[in-house]
Amino acid sequence: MTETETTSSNTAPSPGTMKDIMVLTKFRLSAMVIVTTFVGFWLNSHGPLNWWLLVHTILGSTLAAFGAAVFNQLMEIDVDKRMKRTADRPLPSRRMEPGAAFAIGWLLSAFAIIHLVKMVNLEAATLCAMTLAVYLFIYTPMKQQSAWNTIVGAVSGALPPLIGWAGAAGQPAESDPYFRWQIIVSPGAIYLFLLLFLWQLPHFLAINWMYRDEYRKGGFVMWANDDDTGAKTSRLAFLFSICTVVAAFLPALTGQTGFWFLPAACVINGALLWLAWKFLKTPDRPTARKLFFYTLMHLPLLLGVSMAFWKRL
Ligand code: HEM
Ligand SMILES: CC(C)=CCC/C(C)=C/CC/C(C)=C/COP(=O)(O)OP(=O)(O)O
Repeated sequence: MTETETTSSNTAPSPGTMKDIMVLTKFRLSAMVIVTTFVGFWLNSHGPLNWWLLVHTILGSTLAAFGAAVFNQLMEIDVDKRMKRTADRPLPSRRMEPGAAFAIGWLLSAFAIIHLVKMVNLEAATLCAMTLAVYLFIYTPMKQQSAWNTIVGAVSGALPPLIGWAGAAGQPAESDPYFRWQIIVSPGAIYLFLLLFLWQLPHFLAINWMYRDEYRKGGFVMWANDDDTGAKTSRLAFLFSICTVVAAFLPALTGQTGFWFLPAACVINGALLWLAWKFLKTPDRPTARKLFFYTLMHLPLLLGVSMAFWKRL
C-alpha cells in the first residue's frame, strides 16, 4: 500500500463507517420523524416562514432524534445480538465501543436540548426532552415487559410534530406566562398528535407480525408474538387503520383545510384501508409487507396534502 493510500484510508470514512453512522442514528426513521417536525412548524407558521427559527428547530430536533437512536441501541446491545434484523448493528457486532456511543448519545441529546432552549423556545425544548424521556426511560425498557410498550412508543413518536408546532411560536412576549401550554392545546396540534400516534399502530403491527419469530427470540414482548395465524394482529391493524383515517379527516371536519383536501385524503386513506383489509382477509407476509410499505407513503402524502390545503386562519 502506498503512503497516500494509507493516509486516505486512515482519514476518509470507509463506506462501512458511513453505513454504521446511518444505522446508529436510525437515519431513515429519524429523517421521517424530522419531516413531521417540519410539517408541525409549517402548519403553525402564520405569515411568512421564519427560516432561521425553522433551521434551529430542525437542527435541535434532528440531533435529539439521532441521540435517541444511539441511546436506544446502547440499551439494547444484548437483545439486538439475538435478532437477525439488528445483530449487525455497530454496537451488537462490536464494531463500536459502548463508551463511544454513550459519549455521542450524550453530546447529541444535551446539545439538542440546550440549542432548543436558547435558540427556539422553552416549549419546544420541553417537548423534545419529553420525547427522549418517554422513548428511553419508559418505552425501551418496557419492550421486554409488556406488549403495551407499542402504545408508549407511539406517544414518543407523536411528539416530534409538536416540537415543530411549538417552535413556530418563537420566543414569548414579556406578557406571556412562563410556559405557554395554549400553544399545544390547539386543534392543529391535537390533529398532528392523534394522526401520528394512530398511524404508528398499523405501521408497526404489520412489521411486528412479519418479524414475530425474531421478536420472540430477542425476548421482546409484542402483540404479534403469539399470533402465528395473524388473526389478532390483522384485526388490530385494521381497527387502528380505521382510527388513523378518522384522525386524518379531522382538519376537514373542523374547516381547517380547503376543498381539495377531502378528495385527496379520501384516495390516500382509501388505499390504507384497502391494504389493511387485504391483510385482515389474508394475513400473510406479502399482505403485511404491502401494508407496512404503504404506511411509509401514507404519512408523507397525508402531511403533504395537509400542508398544501391548510388554511392559515
Ligand atoms: C411505536 C412506534 C414505532 C415502532 C415500534 C416502529 C418500528 C419500526 C421497525 C421495527 C422498523 C424497521 C423495519 C426494518 O428493519 O426493516 C421501522 C421502519 C421504519 N419506520 Fe417505524 N416504528 C415506529 C414509529 C415510527 C415513526 C414515528 C416514524 C416516523 C414518523 C417511523 C418511520 C419509519 C421509517 C421511515 C422506517 C423505514 C426505515 C428504514 O428502512 O431504515 N416509524 N419502524
Ligand atoms: C426529536 C426526537 C427526540 C425524536 C425521536 C422520536 C422517536 C423517539 C421516535 C421513535 C419511534 C419508535 C418508537 C420507533 C421504534 O423504535 P425501536 O427502538 O422499537 O426500533 P428497533 O427495534 O429497530 O430498535
